[in-house]
Amino acid sequence: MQTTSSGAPLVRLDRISKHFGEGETRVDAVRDVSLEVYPRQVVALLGPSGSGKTTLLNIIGCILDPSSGCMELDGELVVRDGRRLRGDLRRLRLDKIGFIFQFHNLLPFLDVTDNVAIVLQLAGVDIANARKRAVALLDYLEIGHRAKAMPAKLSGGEAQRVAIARALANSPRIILADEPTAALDSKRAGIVMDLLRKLAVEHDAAIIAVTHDEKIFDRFDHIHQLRDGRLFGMHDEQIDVSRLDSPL
Ligand SMILES: Nc1ncnc2c1ncn2[C@@H]1O[C@H](COP(=O)(O)OP(=O)(O)OP(=O)(O)O)[C@@H](O)[C@H]1O
Repeated sequence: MQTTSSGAPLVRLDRISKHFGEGETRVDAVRDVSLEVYPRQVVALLGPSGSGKTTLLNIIGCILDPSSGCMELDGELVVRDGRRLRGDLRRLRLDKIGFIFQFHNLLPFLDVTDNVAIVLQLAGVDIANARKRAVALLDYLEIGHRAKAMPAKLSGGEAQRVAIARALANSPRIILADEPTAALDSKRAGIVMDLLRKLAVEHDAAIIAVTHDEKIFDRFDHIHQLRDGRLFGMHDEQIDVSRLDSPL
């Protein structure tokens, strides 16, 4: 299912590169990547191991600084010519970006509600309101009945929905997902992708997912392939799974 994108890009990368080390040990992890992702788009980053997917996701997520290039997030120029323009990256992440990790990263000593509420508390919301919003989000994701459960008691699919609720707590419009369905069977992977699509449409958000999961390739508007740090895009009807590189 594809949905029409709209508005100005939420993510705009202009010739972004990232290298690690110098001289003989230098690794060019991301090379000259330009990319625009619009509200309501659900896009994938695909590529063999070591092709630069995680590095690129971490640059967009303001976890890593690029070595060169420009990056705009939600209309704000965040990096110009490889120089970060904002000192407070934590605030930027809280304001604009939600992360969904492969292994959920739920805090084992907090129940489901508090795993979601903690993100809001970090952003300065008092605990009562944070919990209220957490419960509303869990209901929205149809996991409200597990609000009091501890993470260890959740199934993989339930834990992933809680992770999605947490990523949405601060209403970000840019949602980054690292292998969001890798641990799920086809049915549950489909449910998670339906949820991500719903979020993109209802919140005017952009979703960027790193994935190797062939079961969900047909759920993306665009699949961007990375090879040796370079990006190659495939659009809508051009997506032909048989032509994609083996992920391994
Ligand atoms: N902190 C680092 N220091 C040095 N080299 C790094 C660092 N992080 C990544 N690299 C290198 O950059 C390249 C890209 O790595 P990256 O993790 O982005 O690839 P990937 O496509 O996400 O791989 P995988 O699918 O295995 O997770 C690799 O050659 C990797 O070894």
